[in-house]
Amino acid sequence: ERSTSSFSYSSYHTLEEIGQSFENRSILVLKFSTGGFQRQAIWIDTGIHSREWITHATGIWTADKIVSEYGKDCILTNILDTMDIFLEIVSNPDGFAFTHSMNRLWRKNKSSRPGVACIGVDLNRNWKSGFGGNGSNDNPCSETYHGPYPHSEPEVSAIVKFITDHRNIKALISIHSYSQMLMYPYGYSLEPVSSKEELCNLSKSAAQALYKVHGMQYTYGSISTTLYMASGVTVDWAYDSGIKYSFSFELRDTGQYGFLLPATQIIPTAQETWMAIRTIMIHTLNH
Ligand SMILES: NS(=O)(=O)N[C@@H](Cc1ccccc1)C(=O)O
Ligand SMILES: [Zn+2]
Repeated sequence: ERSTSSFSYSSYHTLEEIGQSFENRSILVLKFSTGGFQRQAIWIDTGIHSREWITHATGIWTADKIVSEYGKDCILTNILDTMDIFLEIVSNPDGFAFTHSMNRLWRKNKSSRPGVACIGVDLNRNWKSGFGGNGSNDNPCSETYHGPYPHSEPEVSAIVKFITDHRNIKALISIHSYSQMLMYPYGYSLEPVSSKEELCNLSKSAAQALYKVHGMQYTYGSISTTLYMASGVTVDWAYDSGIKYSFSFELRDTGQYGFLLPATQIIPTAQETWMAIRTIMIHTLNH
């Protein structure tokens, strides 16, 4: 059912087009800003893997939460009075359309190349850091196919261009499902990042804030030690590009429904995720 909750207009939010997908769908980003110019900002993306529908739904709920809490929640108000928030909800529009039309479990984008039998690149393996390493696959028919070269995919190069040109992104949160985890770099290496202590403590307090809402347990830690090796991932590129506060979520559940999470869990999932996102944002504001 559609929510008719009206956006409150206490903060400005605009829509920016940052490019087109392989099949020429617009790539859109919401900008939440109370003014200023090129303010330090937080980047959030959902839907990079098209079948992970809970992430798009969480993104939409989060957009409404940001505008309705401004002026009410003093922490969010402090954040938006100093920083901007960018939110890209449908980060893989071609794949998302395909999950509605043909294949509910499609993961990759829909790019195709002459002489290549299979379609799609895994948009969470196409980034420059660790590109082509363990935990990605050079077979175009693989679900973790990394693509022909780093940032070969328009959906990835659009984000790279936006973040690089902005020059003042301080945190990046890339949201996936499922497994109930909050992770930081690296995926491409077992080596700890330089800011390991800080990122570990921050992910711990974010997971605790999430737990307090509905009692959901999230594990936290670096990608490679908590989940598996994964090379060419969004947050590794962000961290190596200087965005210290780079995190990836794996939202509900732990496998009972998986990617087919019932819609009844959208709002509870979004509510708990918000408290973790808010924890990361206030830490970013204060450091
Ligand atoms: N969402 S998922 O089921 O595809 N799992 C993710 C796990 C993941 C998430 C963020 C960075 C590295 C790895 C994946 O890309 O394999
Ligand atoms: Zn994913």
